[in-house]
Amino acid sequence: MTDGPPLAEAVEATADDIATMEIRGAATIARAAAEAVAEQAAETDADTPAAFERTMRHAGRRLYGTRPTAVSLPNALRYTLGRMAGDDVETLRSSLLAATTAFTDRLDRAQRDLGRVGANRIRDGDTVMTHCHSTDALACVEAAVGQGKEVSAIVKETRPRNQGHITATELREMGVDVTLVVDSAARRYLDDADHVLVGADSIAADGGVVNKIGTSGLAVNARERGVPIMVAAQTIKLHPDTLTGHTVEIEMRDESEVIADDARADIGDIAVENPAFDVTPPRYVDAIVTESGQFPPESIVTLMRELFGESADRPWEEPDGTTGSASSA
Ligand SMILES: O=P(O)(O)OC[C@H]1O[C@H](OP(=O)(O)O)[C@H](O)[C@@H]1O
Repeated sequence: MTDGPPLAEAVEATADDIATMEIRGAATIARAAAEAVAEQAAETDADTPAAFERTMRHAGRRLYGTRPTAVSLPNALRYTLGRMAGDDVETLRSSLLAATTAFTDRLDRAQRDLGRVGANRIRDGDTVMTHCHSTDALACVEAAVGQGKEVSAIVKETRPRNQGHITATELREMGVDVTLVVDSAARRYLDDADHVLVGADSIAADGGVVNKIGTSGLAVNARERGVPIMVAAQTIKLHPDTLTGHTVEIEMRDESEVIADDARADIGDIAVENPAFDVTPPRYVDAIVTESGQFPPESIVTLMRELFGESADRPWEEPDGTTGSASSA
């Protein structure tokens, strides 16, 4: 929980859904956060500009605190709350509503453009190996299929939450031939793959790719087998804090996602760890595909600087550094 004025039901519900992964996937999380910001802006009955801004920042902190790894969430808050401007409540409100609409339009456009860029890497008859479920990665396949190319997929199930099942379903809906494999079968099937195609939750300034746990092992194996690794990531996945040397926090999720409580009790006293993401070093990545073109990972820092400057603002924080609680307001 965060300190500050009461929040719209939509913000609380969206924050809970992101934390429990009812809403998941970096781009989908960003869209949901922007829509929640819009709901808060529409509903807040603050009667002074200062009270309105405080409520909006509080909503931003509530959303920001849900999951730590996907930078699309803070970047959505940067884009929307960063454009809150005006001297009265109605102007502040309309600035936010315009910003949230612009942001969600931009998300749609970015994914479509990225898909077209990524599709150029896929040839007729190619097979892609996927990990987890990424709407950015699937946009590339969808665009390739739309160009009349025949594409097949080897889909890793992606323990512990089996998000590969979502990927398999969506690829089938596109008419792609799908073979589902357990994660540990990936190396065996790499010989049948022309690309490893994954998404990203965050991209670091050095080109390191933060994505679902298991991506880095897959990338190392793919390099060893000579299969190129393509990362589909809209520019909202670029992590501006890494420009100043900060590392990306890796989310540790509940141990019960790995093993059910009763099965664990049967085994006895064991430790269980459940990191949700890992970092693939840039040397294992062949291309990062964005809506602005494809980049070798080492050059992504140039794009990051163009978009964010040398450091990133945090418009959900109180300008005076307080927590935003009533006593400190
Ligand atoms: O933005 P899009 O491409 O949809 O997804 C990007 C990434 O978000 C997901 O994380 P989670 O399932 O929320 O933990 C996966 O790691 C996926 O590769």
